[in-house]
Amino acid sequence: MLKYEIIGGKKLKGRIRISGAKNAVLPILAATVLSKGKNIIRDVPHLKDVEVMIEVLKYLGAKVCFEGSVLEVDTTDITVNEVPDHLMRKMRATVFLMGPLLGRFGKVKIFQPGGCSIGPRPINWHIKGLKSLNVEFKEGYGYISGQVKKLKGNEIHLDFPSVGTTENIMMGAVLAEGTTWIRNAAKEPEIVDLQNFLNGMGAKIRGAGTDVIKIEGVKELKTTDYTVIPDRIETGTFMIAAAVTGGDVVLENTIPEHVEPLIAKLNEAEVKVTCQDDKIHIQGNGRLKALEIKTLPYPGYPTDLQPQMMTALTIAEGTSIITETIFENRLKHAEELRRMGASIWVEGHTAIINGVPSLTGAAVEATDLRAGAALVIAGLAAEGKTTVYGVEHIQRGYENLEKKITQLGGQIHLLND
Ligand SMILES: CC(=O)N[C@H]1[C@@H](OP(=O)(O)OP(=O)(O)OC[C@H]2O[C@@H](n3ccc(=O)[nH]c3=O)[C@H](O)[C@@H]2O)O[C@H](CO)[C@@H](O)[C@@H]1O
Ligand SMILES: C=C(OP(=O)(O)O)C(=O)O
Repeated sequence: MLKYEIIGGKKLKGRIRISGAKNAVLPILAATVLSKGKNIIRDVPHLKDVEVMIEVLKYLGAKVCFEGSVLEVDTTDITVNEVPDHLMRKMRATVFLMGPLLGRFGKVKIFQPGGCSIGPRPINWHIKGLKSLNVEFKEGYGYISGQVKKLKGNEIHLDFPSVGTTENIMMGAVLAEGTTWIRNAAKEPEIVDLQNFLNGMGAKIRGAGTDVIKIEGVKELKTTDYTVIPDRIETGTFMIAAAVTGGDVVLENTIPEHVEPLIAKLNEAEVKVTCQDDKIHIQGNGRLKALEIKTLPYPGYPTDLQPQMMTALTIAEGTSIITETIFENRLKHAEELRRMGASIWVEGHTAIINGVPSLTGAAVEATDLRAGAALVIAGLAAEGKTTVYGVEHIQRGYENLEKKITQLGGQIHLLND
């Protein structure tokens, strides 16, 4: 079992480069299935989730070559339109294969996707959206299969601006007959990235980044060469780590606009954040001030930066309130932070955090990816030694986390028990 051992108390200082975005590259890799030929994707992070997506693409028949951060996906010989249970279970993002496989074959068979334990996460809206494009679905013995003679464009109004649903419908609609409108669409930057990638393949999509997306179906897609956006959640994680350790850190390869909701909160907590071009400079300045935070769809405060911010608020001055509105069960890290001396009271979807002067090192367990990041930050800020178990979760979404922290002067070691 992998674990991190962290000796806290060091101020993070220096510069690091932020990697490509996990949540952008996963749907983009799934979307390569829509073309026949060799796609080149650049700035792809080495992550467990990317490995799983590569495994799925190979299973379908694609040839994949991953060198440095350049991933070549040759989709010419894809013949399989089914993702088996053992692969589906490995992560939530396997659900992104639905739209592309329907687009390519008019047929798909999948099982329930896996993912972090942050709530039930059904896929009913994905299915409802694809049904609107003329797909007929059948369920049995754990599988879901979809079939369509010809995908047809439609007007779709989402019940909620779900990120994955918006992306699956976009990927299902690009090769449909006629025009599809997605209203109440998710507006996350990763949706814009998917639009840009698909348009690079010859799709006709407009409006991503707003709540109305228009997709004019085209007959076929060609291959493309594309660089994914920087990871805004990795960016935010390091911003918070720098702030709570009283550090002085410059993050390179960022898009500051994508982390504006976090910058606003850090400014409110009296942390100095300066942005120039693709760089963000964070200067910690003693204890943060208490905050009220509610997670919301973009451009609201992101749920994927909620656990990390909870860590910061455990040692802020005053009482903070965090309300999680996106996932049913994403406050589990509170229990682990309490083991380190935090004072947190959880009631339903709300956590009330009474800031304490400092945390103390302890053995804690990451229950999911971002909870893991929150515990690593806690370890960096705490007095003494912290052991974080469940590193496998963290490796789903952070490339070279321990190397980047070490580069900033933090003391962290990855050990195998
Ligand atoms: C790979 C990826 O991009 N993951 C991100 C994506 O996840 P994901 O695409 O799964 O997130 P959604 O926006 O779809 O989910 C939001 C909420 O809708 C619910 N829901 C979703 C679909 C559905 O069919 N039925 C349903 O009830 C979910 O259970 C959740 O409570 O957006 C989330 C919200 O910003 C992020 O936390 C994830 O990091
Ligand atoms: C919840 C997350 O990812 P996924 O949707 O892939 O589980 C995340 O990135 O924090």
